[in-house]
Amino acid sequence: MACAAWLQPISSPHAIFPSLCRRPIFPAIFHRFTTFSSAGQPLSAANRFTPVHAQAKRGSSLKEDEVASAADVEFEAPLKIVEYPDPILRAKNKRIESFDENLKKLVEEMFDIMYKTDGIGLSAPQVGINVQLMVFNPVGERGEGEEIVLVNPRVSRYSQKTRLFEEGCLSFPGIYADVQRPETVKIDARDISGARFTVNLSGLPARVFQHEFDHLQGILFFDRMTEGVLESISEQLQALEKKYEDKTGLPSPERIESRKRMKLKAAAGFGKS
Ligand SMILES: CSCC[C@H](NC=O)C(=O)N[C@@H](C)C(=O)N[C@@H](CO)C(=O)O
Ligand SMILES: [Fe+2]
Repeated sequence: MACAAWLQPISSPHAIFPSLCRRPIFPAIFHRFTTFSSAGQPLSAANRFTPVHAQAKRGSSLKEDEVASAADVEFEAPLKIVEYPDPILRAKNKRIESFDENLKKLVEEMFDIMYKTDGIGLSAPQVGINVQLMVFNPVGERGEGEEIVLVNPRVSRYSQKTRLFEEGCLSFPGIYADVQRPETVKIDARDISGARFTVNLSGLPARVFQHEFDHLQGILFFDRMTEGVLESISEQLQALEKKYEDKTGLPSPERIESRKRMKLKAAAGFGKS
């Protein structure tokens, strides 16, 4: 078997390993775990750590995602990183059903730009392609660690135990701040060839996965920060909003300042009709 033990899918055809695990080196930071919490971990309205199956059980309207057309997956190399507050980062990401050469090329290009920009993970919307695709390598160096590709991922279980970790995001250059997330996740996804698999992640791989999975839901890391942490990066966020306005000539589609005011109003009991 060519793949490191920590990433061995729980249920998967043996044949998918080469495409799931592109560079088989055993990294000590990863380990496989076998016990999970069955509960989701809702931290606040914005912090939805609820597995898809649990949402369905509660009777929420769980719609099938729209399928991406060939045009939706078209790209031009070299890829560029889309920065906050570009609305592409909040747009809906379509499900991939074509596991073709174009997809493989897109994955190659995503790894390229991820390494060039000192990333450890990257989601397709961050390069302007609104589809459910992410790549990551928690080691962050070409030729080291594991290159992971996940298509149409779903989370079936989050651990109740959470951890605080200082995250950065390629779409927010130079901004780092603490984000609380579950320590472990169980994931169902497809590999680059379209084969389904299930995998458990913990530690840094679970962190990177959840960061990228959020991107696929249009959730950005600051959505999950506490008020205090958000305040500490608010000037940097406003600088990005101004950069966007200067570059595009358009008003920023979102503003951290008005969001803060809305939260203050809500806390004071206003803003309810
Ligand atoms: C901890 S999850 C971060 C994932 C993120 N992916 C996309 O936005 C990412 O790669 N962020 C980088 C800024 C990052 O974390 N880089 C590493 C390695 O340089 C770092 O420690 O800054
Ligand atoms: Fe990010």
